[in-house]
Amino acid sequence: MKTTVEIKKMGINGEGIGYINRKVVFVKGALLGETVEVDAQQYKNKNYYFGDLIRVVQASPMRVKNPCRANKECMGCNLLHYAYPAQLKHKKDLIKESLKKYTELDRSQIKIHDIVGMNQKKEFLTQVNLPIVDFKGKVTFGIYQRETKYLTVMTHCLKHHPLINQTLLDLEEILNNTKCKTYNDKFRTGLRFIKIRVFQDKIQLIFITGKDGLKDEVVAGIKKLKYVSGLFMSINTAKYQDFEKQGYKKIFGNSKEELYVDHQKYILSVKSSLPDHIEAFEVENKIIKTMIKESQKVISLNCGNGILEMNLPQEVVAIDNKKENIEDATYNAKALGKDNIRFVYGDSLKKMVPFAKKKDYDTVIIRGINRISDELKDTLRLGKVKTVIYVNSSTSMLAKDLQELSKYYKVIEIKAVDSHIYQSYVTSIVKLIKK
Ligand SMILES: C[S@@+](CC[C@H](N)C(=O)[O-])C[C@H]1O[C@@H](n2cnc3c(N)ncnc32)[C@H](O)[C@@H]1O
Repeated sequence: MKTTVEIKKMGINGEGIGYINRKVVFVKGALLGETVEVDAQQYKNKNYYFGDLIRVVQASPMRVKNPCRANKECMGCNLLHYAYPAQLKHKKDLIKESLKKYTELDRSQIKIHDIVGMNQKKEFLTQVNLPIVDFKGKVTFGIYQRETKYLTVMTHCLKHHPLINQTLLDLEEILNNTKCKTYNDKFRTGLRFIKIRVFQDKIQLIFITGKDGLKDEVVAGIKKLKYVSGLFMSINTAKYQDFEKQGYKKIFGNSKEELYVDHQKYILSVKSSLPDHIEAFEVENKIIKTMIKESQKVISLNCGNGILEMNLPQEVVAIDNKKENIEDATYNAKALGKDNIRFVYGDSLKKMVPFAKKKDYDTVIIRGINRISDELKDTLRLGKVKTVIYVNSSTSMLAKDLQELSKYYKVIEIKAVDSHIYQSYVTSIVKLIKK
């Protein structure tokens, strides 16, 4: 059915929401305040419509030209056509809407700050992890879209650091010139995945391959790329895609690289966690730091590379279940003379328990999880932790967890950072205090 719709609000996936005969219609690509012409379908047994956008009749003043060449096929970023200030407002609204929908919290009692925007809105992404694929008879790199077999070639993404796109194009040439094949499930040979990580003006490369590994000509071609400082590979013919479980074999170059955060140098090994967006990481760390001024001692869960924790003045115990993270963090803390921090290798939940029972560990930082487990809730409820700093990038998951935590903790404030530019995610940092 073709009809005209006025967009009354924005949905959690960045779609415009309007009404047809009092029933909701979701319109991808439409913006708040716009009048759009749509082709609407109501799916069986559903009480709402999906509208394919035919034409924008009355455009929002916040509509901008989509700056990405790949976006039409990629669909990875759903807010590219929205002016940046409007994106930030939309994300603040998402937080408020989620709290309204999933919690019984008195929102007037919670300080929800404006979203902190990023200066670097292009070319910021420091790492990618891409399948090696065939596209029109050529070996290249791309992602398959959710719920479809549709492939997006990823050599021109506007968010990638320029060296990543350069590497993808150079590798495409090397792999095709040397007649490489993509992974064949049956024979378990060929190239599977590429990981590319940027350190300043250097690239670290990791290939995941079938049992035939990497050809000598490929290695020789990569050696000629002056910006590649380290090449690693891992043969993996298993069905599971957790490639990090296996070791990486160094083929040439540096085993460790230098990462700069807030002008401070850290040394990271190839398996250590690298922040995707350094500016966002710096901003998040600053916010967390300001939220724990009063603390005596801090427990930090899923600490990753430990860079936040190394910059806290308090006594800290920081836990992560990735060995390389803890090894690097321990090394960096020692090199920086930080003796107020102890890095612990293991499962955060198990390792935190003895500390959470002590009165002097009064703050817990929770990051790197989708939802708070029942065990963690119990540990917090029964323990002596007064302040919780909870970080989550999904507004709905966050709100559901806050509803649970609010049985024992008062939600004080939410400061969020736009670390997922152009996407309907926002990294919320929440301060809670025991009731
Ligand atoms: C997304 S990273 C976040 C790292 C860091 N907090 C940051 O913001 O940069 C998630 C981290 O959680 C760690 N992790 C995941 N599950 C864990 C668990 N059950 N116990 C300890 N660490 C865990 C991973 O090793 C990884 O370093």
